[in-house]
Amino acid sequence: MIKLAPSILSANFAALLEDVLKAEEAGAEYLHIDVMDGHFVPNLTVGPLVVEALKGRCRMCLDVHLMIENPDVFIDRFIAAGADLVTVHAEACRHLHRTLSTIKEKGAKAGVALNPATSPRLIECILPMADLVLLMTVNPGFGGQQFIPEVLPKIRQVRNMLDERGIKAEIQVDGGINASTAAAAVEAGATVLVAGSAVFGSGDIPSAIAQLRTAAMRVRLNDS
Ligand SMILES: O=C(CO)[C@@H](O)[C@H](O)COP(=O)(O)O
Ligand SMILES: [Co+2]
Repeated sequence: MIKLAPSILSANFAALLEDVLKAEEAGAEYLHIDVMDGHFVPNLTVGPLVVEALKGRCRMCLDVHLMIENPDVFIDRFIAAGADLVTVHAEACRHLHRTLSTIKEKGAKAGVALNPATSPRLIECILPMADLVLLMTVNPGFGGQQFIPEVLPKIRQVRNMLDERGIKAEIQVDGGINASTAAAAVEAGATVLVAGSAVFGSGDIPSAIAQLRTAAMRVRLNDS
């Protein structure tokens, strides 16, 4: 089953809960919250206060994507605020094993993210402890960018690495995902689709979610 993770980066922040509940009613399983610090990526977004404001208001998995330097400093605060899943960038962690262990010890699921130019070899040793591998399909920092097709072989590579080791981690793809690009990502092995502009920027959240679901399911049906 493919899971959908609308990113609030493209939501209407003046009516955030309304947008979020529309996505939930339309069947989204995760709510993707992009945290940017102006250092790891050239943009600034939200912090734990927004996670806290949404906790208990929706049933979706609160999926926090940390695009920040030194994520260790903030992990506690995001989990205390209600994050169910915390994803850190391998590029931002000096001691990735320690960081993922901390996330799990504090009671959240642990995700590890890779930029388009980063090799999956960097995370080979810690794959058994990852609940999710996030493969960026744009360079992180902004919504509304174009999907980078060169990442597709990397999705396949991570799919094989997980399958060969019998690891059940999800593969999340993030950036430029819409009803046209979703199929290729799912075909390559992605199981969780992040979509910001294609959902919250669409003007019709339920129909955008339905279109993504149809695109993803078509691949799965063709497979079986
Ligand atoms: O992490 C990021 C961007 O750095 C994403 O989660 C974006 O929010 C996805 O936006 P779209 O590409 O779907 O518009
Ligand atoms: Co993201």
